[in-house]
Amino acid sequence: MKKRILFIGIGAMGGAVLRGCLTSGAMTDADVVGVVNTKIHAKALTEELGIPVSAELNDVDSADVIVLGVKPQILQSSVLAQLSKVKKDCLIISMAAGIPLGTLEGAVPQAIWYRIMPNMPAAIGAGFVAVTAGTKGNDCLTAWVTNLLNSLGESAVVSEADLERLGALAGAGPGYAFVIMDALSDAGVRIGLTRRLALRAAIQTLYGAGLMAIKTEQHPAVLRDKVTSPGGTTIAGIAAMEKGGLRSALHDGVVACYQRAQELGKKEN
Ligand SMILES: NC(=O)C1=CN([C@@H]2O[C@H](COP(=O)(O)OP(=O)(O)OC[C@H]3O[C@@H](n4cnc5c(N)ncnc54)[C@H](OP(=O)(O)O)[C@@H]3O)[C@@H](O)[C@H]2O)C=CC1
Ligand SMILES: O=C(O)[C@@H]1CCC=N1
Repeated sequence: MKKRILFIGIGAMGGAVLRGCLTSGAMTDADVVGVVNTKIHAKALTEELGIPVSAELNDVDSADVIVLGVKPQILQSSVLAQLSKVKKDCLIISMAAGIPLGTLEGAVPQAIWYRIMPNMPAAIGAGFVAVTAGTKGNDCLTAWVTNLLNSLGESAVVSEADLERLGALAGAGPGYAFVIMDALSDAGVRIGLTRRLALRAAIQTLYGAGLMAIKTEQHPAVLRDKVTSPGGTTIAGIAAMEKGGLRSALHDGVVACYQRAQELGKKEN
């Protein structure tokens, strides 16, 4: 019999995960259905994805697998309570930042819980997805979950503590990268480039640097050395950025993000 897979929350991240899974063919042997908050989005998703999407959460008891793509606050305040009727050993995969397996397993103990921490480039198959199993997870299910996620980019099976850490580095990381991209393009405009040219150059430069780090497998410090001529221009630029606290700002940002996820897991806020 076909597995019934229910996606609850199909926004920016849940939508990226669902689209990746649908286009990769990883769910061809399943009946996939979705639930979102608004009727208008449900209708648009039904038309776009060709699967039934509604704005009413019914029939959770018939799902074999549930993927949770709602915000942590919504998960805690309403969705978890509605999952009390899921069948025994239903596989539930949560992508919510900060909500620990202990809370999830406590709320719906009959389910088998997994947490994943994807990031936005999963939408184009270039994501980084951390996966961690709950107490009832097993190697077979972990392999099934990672296979499902393979179309989204690179995946890593990690401890729950590392999944939290990776949320602050890779989950939120595209946000940091987009700010850096935008700031570099602003700087280009400041020294006289057109916005269009500055933005194109900033985007392609960050893309090229990332691809180079992947393809050469060299440490970023080694690659940076190749750009910085002695007494040259790049080292003058890097020195000014370091004086402005570039590295310590990135450190503080990742730590603040990590701490915020821990706060979200403690209480409804
Ligand atoms: N965005 C990111 O880069 C990342 C996000 N995450 C995690 O992914 C989760 C989703 O985040 P994100 O995609 O950004 O959020 P979005 O706001 O983009 O999407 C949330 C989705 O939840 C739906 N929703 C809201 N309330 C309910 C409800 N009561 N029942 C069913 N569906 C509901 C919304 O419906 P509607 O579309 O109708 O509004 C929407 O589809 C979060 O837990 C976040 O921590 C993890 C890693 C990265
Ligand atoms: O900002 C957030 O809370 C989510 C989790 C990781 C990335 N976005």
